[in-house]
Order: sequence, then structure tokens, then C-alpha cells
Amino acid sequence: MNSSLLSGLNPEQRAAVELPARSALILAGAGSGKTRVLTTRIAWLISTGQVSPHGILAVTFTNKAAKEMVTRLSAMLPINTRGMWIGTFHGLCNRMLRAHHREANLPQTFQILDSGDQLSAIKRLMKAMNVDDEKYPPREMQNFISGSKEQGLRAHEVEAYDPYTRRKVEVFAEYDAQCQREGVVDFSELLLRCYELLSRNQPLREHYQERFKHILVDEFQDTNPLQYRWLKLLAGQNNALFAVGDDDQSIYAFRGANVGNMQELLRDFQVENVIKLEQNYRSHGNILDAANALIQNNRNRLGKNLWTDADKGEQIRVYEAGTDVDEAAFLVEEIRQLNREGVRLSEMALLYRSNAQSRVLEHALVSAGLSYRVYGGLRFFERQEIKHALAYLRLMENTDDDNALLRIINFPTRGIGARSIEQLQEAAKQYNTTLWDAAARAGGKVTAFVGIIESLRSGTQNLPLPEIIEHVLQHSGLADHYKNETGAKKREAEERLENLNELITAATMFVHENEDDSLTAFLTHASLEAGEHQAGDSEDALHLMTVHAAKGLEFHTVFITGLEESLFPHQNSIDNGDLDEERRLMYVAITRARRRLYLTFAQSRMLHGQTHYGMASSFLRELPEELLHWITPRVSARKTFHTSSFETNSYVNAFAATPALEKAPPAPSSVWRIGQRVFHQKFGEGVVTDSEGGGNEGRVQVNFKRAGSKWLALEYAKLTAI
Ligand SMILES: Nc1ncnc2c1ncn2[C@@H]1O[C@H](COP(=O)(O)OP(=O)(O)OP(=O)(O)O)[C@@H](O)[C@H]1O
Ligand SMILES: [Mg+2]
Repeated sequence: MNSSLLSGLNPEQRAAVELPARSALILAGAGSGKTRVLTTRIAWLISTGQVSPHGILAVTFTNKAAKEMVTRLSAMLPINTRGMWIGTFHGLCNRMLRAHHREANLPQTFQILDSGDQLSAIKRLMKAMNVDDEKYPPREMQNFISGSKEQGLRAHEVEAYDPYTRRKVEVFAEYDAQCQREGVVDFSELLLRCYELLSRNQPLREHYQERFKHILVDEFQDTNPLQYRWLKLLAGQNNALFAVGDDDQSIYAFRGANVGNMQELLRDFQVENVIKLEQNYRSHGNILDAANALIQNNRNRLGKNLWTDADKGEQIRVYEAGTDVDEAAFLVEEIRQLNREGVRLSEMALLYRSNAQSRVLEHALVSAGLSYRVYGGLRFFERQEIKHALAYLRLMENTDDDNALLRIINFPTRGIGARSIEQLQEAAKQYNTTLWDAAARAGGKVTAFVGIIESLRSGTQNLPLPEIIEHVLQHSGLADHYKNETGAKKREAEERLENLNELITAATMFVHENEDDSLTAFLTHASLEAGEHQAGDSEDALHLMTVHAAKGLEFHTVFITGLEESLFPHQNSIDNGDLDEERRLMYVAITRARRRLYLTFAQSRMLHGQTHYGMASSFLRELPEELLHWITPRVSARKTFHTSSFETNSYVNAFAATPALEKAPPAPSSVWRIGQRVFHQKFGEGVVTDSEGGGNEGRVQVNFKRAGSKWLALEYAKLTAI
């Protein structure tokens, strides 16, 4: 049995699986078999009698990955895998807290607050404490509380030297007390509470340390500091922590993940065994070469090489579409063709950088009757912010729609509490009217809400559909609600805002495509697209997901779509001059493909209901020419490349001279003179060293005194001459 477990492995993988029961780090690139080694090690430890299934704790990154691991284990071993401790950090902590709820001082049925619930709880509390919510915006308060917890700090441990911070700490302490009274736990609390339980309760800690002789962690590069401390606590002095990871795939730094954990692990656990796996089993040669070439542009890598025995395989197919709609149409055709050739839909993945990009793709797939499933996210019309916006529109259309009313009566918050809503429901029942009618009579804030809807209706009379939607987003407070998010929630809110803008685009397209362009027709279309086409579990269906959600997975064919500068790499990263994390994301995307890889981009794309003329992603240019097969003529090849003498990963736009760009309306020229001294808010003083394009499309290269050389988009950079 052992030999059959190990027979498929190469010598390094085998060595990793058979390492002695001490801590180890397997540091290896994508597709080199890290997850396979980790799973096989569990099976090997059990089958050689070194540990029972009971003595294993394995942490994976998603629930899907955990399920897969359990399935693979059951296939390898004749054991009952049910009840094994394999799951995500949150899942495992939840389980431990449920099992010891008394020791953790929680009711057995404690509820978990999601971030929306948490915010409402904080607002409610601040009101009761008379805390000025202008001076202390509730969202900042929420970030302060969660951020502290993620660093392992309770209110009394936060250093507060000034009255302002002291007040925040008071709210933090009260918030925790309120959660405790109500028997609820937020996300960061799950981990912190579990950590504290183990650190305070010696018998319990010893029990688990005694039990989990082997702790195994997949995707170790993306653990945050509290998670790492939790692992350390469970491992104690004697247990073996077996971590596998890839620094080149660290893509959650924005959420506090810390690649530095790898170095700490080596030190804290006196790791003697660092095994590198360099053979890639997933991808054909050209795909792997492309990934290697790309990631070489990053700095501060731990450094490793990947090679494969596999053939070079096909070249990477690059397609330049005229518009995003053409791009989607091309994808549909290719998918159909591949499917006819025998590649199952579930063996193909459509990847995109941001969720909002899925809408155009979803629309094309729905029209083509191709089954798809959106992973790690919701389908466009099922997303919270889209449903909120649609609820305003629905209520404007039909005030009898109680569901729509309930969804938005206090969203964004306008001081209408649960009690008022209950009263409203009682009144409606008593007088046998709709909530709307009851609201009109209720007075106070509730009636003011009715006024908001009325004014949205009158303000949108006779407007074309896209403008109706834009008006509603602006005047309902929805857009502002997401715009005002700060701190840790900012990214999520930006994404939601992008999705809302995408709704305007959807309406614009709807108007183009349909004779009946009324609001009612659009709402019907939205409900149909929302409900009908998500494939069932057993159905063969295409995978749609963001690149983040694709981590750890693999497919026969991968389509990386929307490869335009400012979309991927994302504008935020360009502005911050930090492309490395974006590049790691691109590396993750490329390395998902086994046999065939498509890279697609569009010359123009509808965003916010307007057409934008984009440029091809600078990442395309980082891929060696001989690996690429341009399906569309490589127009831009005629343009000579700029080269930068400052930084290897400088932005260089090779595709600026596409016909679409030349057709784009000329923007006012604001080209900076080379040699001009400039000031940038974030990067400070610098000198212009190069420039290209003009107006909004234009970019300049600036050599900053402190921050080094960077390419900046003029539209965003806000440079001043000095
Ligand atoms: N020795 C081997 N022989 C044949 N196939 C292998 C071998 N090792 C791994 N594979 C296969 O290679 C693919 C990639 O393996 P795996 O998913 O474990 O890699 P990984 O390092 O975890 O990748 P990622 O970094 O993307 O998470 C899988 O299909 C796996 O079954
Ligand atoms: Mg893996």
C-alpha cells in the first residue's frame, strides 16, 4: 500500500512526503505538486501507522479545497475520513469554539456576524453611547476593531495616548461586551477567541497539542499573523508543522497576509528541511515558459525554477477584440469549438481580474445557451449591490412590491430601525394594505423614505433607461454609500461600485439590443438572467471566476480575459507603483492552464455606461514573442518598444498604436517635458524621464528621488510642476 501511494511521485516529492515527523517547508512553484504532496503525506502518515486520522489537522484555503482533499484521501485509503479536521482557518476555529463553547464563554448556538451585521451592531452601539458618528465614522470604527483583533489585540491592549483613540478603545470594549451579551461572534473574533481559548486554557491546549501531532498547511504564503500564531500555539514544542507554499503566488497582502511568515517559520520551528520542487506536472512547456518569464520581472523573490518534461505544446493564443462584446463572442465560439472537439465545459475556465467583468461574459454565455457556474462570487444579478439597485427600480415601478421595499427601506441606513419596520408590517396587516401605503401614513423617517422614492420617480420621468439607472444610483444614496467606505472595506466597496456602474452598461446594451427598452422590460430581463441559468451541481458547466478565486485549481483550457492596462494590472496598483502583487496574480492565472491558454483583450470596453479606449496590458509585453500566437494581426508589433533604464518592471506600452486608439477622440494634450521637475503627493519629488500619449490616455515616466522610477497615468497621477 505504501509503495503504491508513493509510486507516482518524483524523488523530491517522495522525500517531502516521507520527511521525519518534524516541521518542514515545501517551497515550490505552481503545479509542482505541493497540494498533492500534502495530501499524500497525510495518507502516508496514516497508512504507516504514525498517526491516526484523528491526529491530523490540515488547513486549506477554501471549503472547496477542503472537500477535494477529503475526497482524494478517501480514494487513497480505506478509512473513514468523516470527522477529520480538514478545513479553513475560520471553519476549524468555529468547530473548536462550538466544541468548547463553555470554556470559550459562548452559548452553544452562538451566531456568526458577517461584516454587514457587524457594522449595524457598531452603529447601534455608538448611538447608545452617544458617540458622534461624524467624528467617528462607524466604518472606521469597524476597521479599527477588526484590524486590532487580527493583530491579536483586545481593547485593553491597544495603546491609546490621545483622547480620540481612547474613545475608540471604549467603543471597542463596549462592542465586545455587547457581542458577548448577545451571543454573537464576528469573523476576526472566531480566530482570536479560539486563539485565546487555547492560550489561556492549559488543559485544553495540551489536549489538542497532544492530539494534533501533525499540522499541515496548504497555501502557507497567504496566512496572516494571527493565523500563524494560532498554528504556533497548536504545534507547541513537539508537533510537526508541515507547510507548503509559493511566495510567487502570494496574492492576499492587501488583506494582511504576510509572506514573511515563511522566514519566521524557518526560525520559529528550527526547520531543517526546506524542500524545493521544481518539476511542473500541470502545464505544457510554452505555458510554463510564459509564467516563468513573467514572474522574473518581480523583485524580492525567494527564487526557484520550474521545468517540465511535457512537450512545448501549443502556443499561447492572443486575441485582440474590437470591443468587450466582440471579445465575449470570440470566447463563446472558441468554447463551442473546443467542446465539439471533446473538451468538457467543466475543463475550461474564464478568468477575469474584477467581478464586474463577468457581466458581459455571462450575457454572451446565456445567449449562447452555454451552462456556466460562477465560483467564489455571485452571478452578476445576484450580487447584493445589484439587488439593492434593482429593488429601488422595482419599487419605483410598482409600489406594491413589499420585498423590494423591505430590502431598501433602511439601505443605505436612514435611521429606520427594526422596531419601526415591525410596526409598519403590523399596520399593513391590520389595515390590509401594502407596506408602501402603510409607510405613507406612518410619518417621520418612514414617510421621508416614501418621499425619496417619489422624487426618484419624478426625477426620472422620460429619461432613457441608462440615465434612469444612473439617476437612481446617485440620488438614492447607494453610490455614495459605497464611495464613502474606508479602510479594509474599501476594496470590496470599490468592487461593488464597479458593479453598480456595470449595471448602467447593462442597461445601455439592453437598449441597443431590444425594441422594448422600458424599465419593466429591463427588470424582467434582470430576473431571468439572475434565476435561470446557473448550472446544477451535476451538469457539465464552464467555470467563471476571478483570478483570486482560481488559486490552487487547474483546467485543460484557461481564458484570461480583459487584459487591458488599468484593468489587469489594476489601476490602483499602477497608481501605487506596486505591480508585483498584480504580476503574481497574473502568474497564478497563467499557471492554471494545463494544455491551452488564451489571452484576450479589447480595444474598447463599456464601463460606467461609456466607451473607454484601453491599451493592452503591459503583462502581455513581458511574455516572450515566440510563445505567442496572435490570432488577430499583431498590429502593435510595428511600434518599437521603449525601454527603461531604471526598473525592470517599468510600464512600457507596446500597443499604443492600435487603430482603435487612433480613432479615439483626441484628448487635450498635457505632455510633460522631459527633464521637468515634478511633485507627486505620494512619491514626492522627481524628474520626468519619458512620456507617451497625451491627455487622459497619456503616461509619463518619472524618476522619483525616494521611490525610484515609475510610469504614471496622467489621468490619475496629479503631478505638479516644481
Ligand atoms: N509526480 C507526479 N506525477 C504526475 N502528476 C503529478 C505529479 N505531481 C503532481 N502531479 C499533478 O500535477 C498537477 C498539479 O499538482 P498540484 O495541484 O498538487 O500542484 P500545486 O503545487 O499544489 O499547484 P498550485 O501552486 O497551483 O497550488 C495535478 O494535476 C497533480 O495531480
Ligand atoms: Mg496547490
